[in-house]
Amino acid sequence: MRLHGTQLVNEQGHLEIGGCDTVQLVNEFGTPLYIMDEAHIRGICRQYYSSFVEDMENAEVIYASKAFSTLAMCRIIAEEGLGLDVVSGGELYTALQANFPTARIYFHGNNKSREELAMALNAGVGRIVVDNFHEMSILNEIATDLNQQVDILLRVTPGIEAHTHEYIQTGQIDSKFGFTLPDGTADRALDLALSYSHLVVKGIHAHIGSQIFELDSFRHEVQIMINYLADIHERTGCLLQELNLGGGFGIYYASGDDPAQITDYAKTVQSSLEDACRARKFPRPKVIVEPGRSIVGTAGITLYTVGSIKEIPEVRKYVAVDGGMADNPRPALYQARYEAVLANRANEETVESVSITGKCCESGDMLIWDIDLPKAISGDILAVSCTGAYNYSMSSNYNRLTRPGVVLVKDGHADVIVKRETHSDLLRNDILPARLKFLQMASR
Ligand SMILES: Cc1ncc(COP(=O)(O)O)c(C=O)c1O
Ligand SMILES: N[C@@H](CCCC[NH3+])C(=O)O
Repeated sequence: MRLHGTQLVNEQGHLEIGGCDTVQLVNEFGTPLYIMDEAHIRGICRQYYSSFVEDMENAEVIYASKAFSTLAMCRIIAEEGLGLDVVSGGELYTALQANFPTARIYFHGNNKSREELAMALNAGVGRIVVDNFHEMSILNEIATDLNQQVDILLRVTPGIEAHTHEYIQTGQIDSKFGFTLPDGTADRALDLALSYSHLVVKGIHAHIGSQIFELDSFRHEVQIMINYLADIHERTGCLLQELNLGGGFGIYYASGDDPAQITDYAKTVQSSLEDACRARKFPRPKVIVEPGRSIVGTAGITLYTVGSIKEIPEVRKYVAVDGGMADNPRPALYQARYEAVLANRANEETVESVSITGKCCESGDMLIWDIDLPKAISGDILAVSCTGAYNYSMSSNYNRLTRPGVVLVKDGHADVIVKRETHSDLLRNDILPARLKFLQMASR
C-alpha cells in the first residue's frame, strides 16, 4: 500500500497516521473507524491556495463539501482560507453551524427546494449556482419576497465526455445537470436570468466529472467556457467575469493511478485561460475551482477488524471485515479500487492473494478484489487507504449497521469529530404506533 500524508510504519511494525499508532487507535475507538489526517488535509489546502490564489491573479478555491462534510472539516476549510461548495440544506446547515463565512459559500444542486433556497438567501450565501429553469423562477420569487438581489452563476453543460466512470461524468449532453450549451438552452437561460428583477448574473459554472486524470479535459473545458463567455459578450453586450470550472481532479487510489500534481493542474488552467482569452480578446475572468476528492481523498483511511475467513480451494479466499459497502459503497457503485495493509503487521511480507469482503448481506459487498497480504487471521486490523472522500459522506445504515466514528489525528493527538453510532441511534427516528405495540404485546 502506498503511504500518504503523515502515514508511516513505526518500530512495532504498525501503521501510524498523524503521529498515532493505528493499533492504539483501534484499542481506544474500536472498528470500523474512519481516520482523517489533519496535517495532510491542510497541506493539500495550502497547495491549492498557493497554486491558484497566490500564483494566479483573481482566483478562488472552494472545497466541495459533498466529499466529506462535518463541523470540524468546515472549520479547517475556513481556517485555510478556502470557500465551500454545498449542495443541500444539510450541507449548508453543517457549514452554518460551523460558522463558516457565508459569503464564501456556493450553493449547488439540480433540484434545490424552495425551503433550501430560502435558507440560503436568509443566510446570505455568496453565490447560488442556478441549474435549471424551475429553480431560476422560484429563486427570483423568493428573492423578490425577501427584497434581495441574488448573485448567481449559471451551470452549463458544455458537452465534454471526460475519461472517468460514466456514473461520475457530468459534462456530457445527456446529463441531469445544468443548461445544455451546444443546443442553445444555455443562451435561453441567460436571457431569462437577465430579465429577472432580483437575479444578478455574475458568471457561469461547469463541472465535467470526477476522478479525471487527463489535464486535456480541463484545457478543453476552459476553451469551451471562455468561448462561451466571449459569445455571450458579443451577443448580449454582457461581460461576465466569473468562471467556475468545478472540481474533478483525480487522485491516487491504487497502482496504475497516475494523477498530475496540483501545480500542474493550476498551470494547465492558467495557460489555457490565457490562450483562450487571447484568442477571443476576452478579459481574463476570475477563475474558481471546487475540488472535493483531491482535498480529502488521500487523507483518510478506514480501519477494520478481520473476522471470518473463507477459502474456496482453487477459487478464492474471502477475508471478511466488520464493515463493507455500508461505510464504503464506492467499489460496488463504481468498481473503485483500493489498497490495504494489515495495520498491526505492516512490515510483513505478503504471501497470498485474497479478496476483502464486508459483512452486508450482498455478494457485491466487496471492498477489494485480489490483494496481496500477509496471511491474515481473525483479529488482525486491516487499513484501507484513500477513503477520505465519498466514504463517510456516502455511508449508509444498510442491514442496520451503525456508521463508524471519525477520528481526526494530528501530531499524536486523536479527536473524535463524529461519534460512532450506537444501536439506539438506529432507532432514534423509529416510531411504534400504539396499534403495533398492542399487536406485539398480544403476540408474546
Ligand atoms: C458541481 C460539483 N463541483 C465539485 C465537485 C467535486 O468534484 P471532485 O470531488 O471530483 O473534485 C462535484 C462532484 O463531482 C460537483 O458535482
Ligand atoms: N461520489 C462519487 C463522485 C461524485 C461527485 C459528485 N458529483 C465518487 O465517489 O467517486
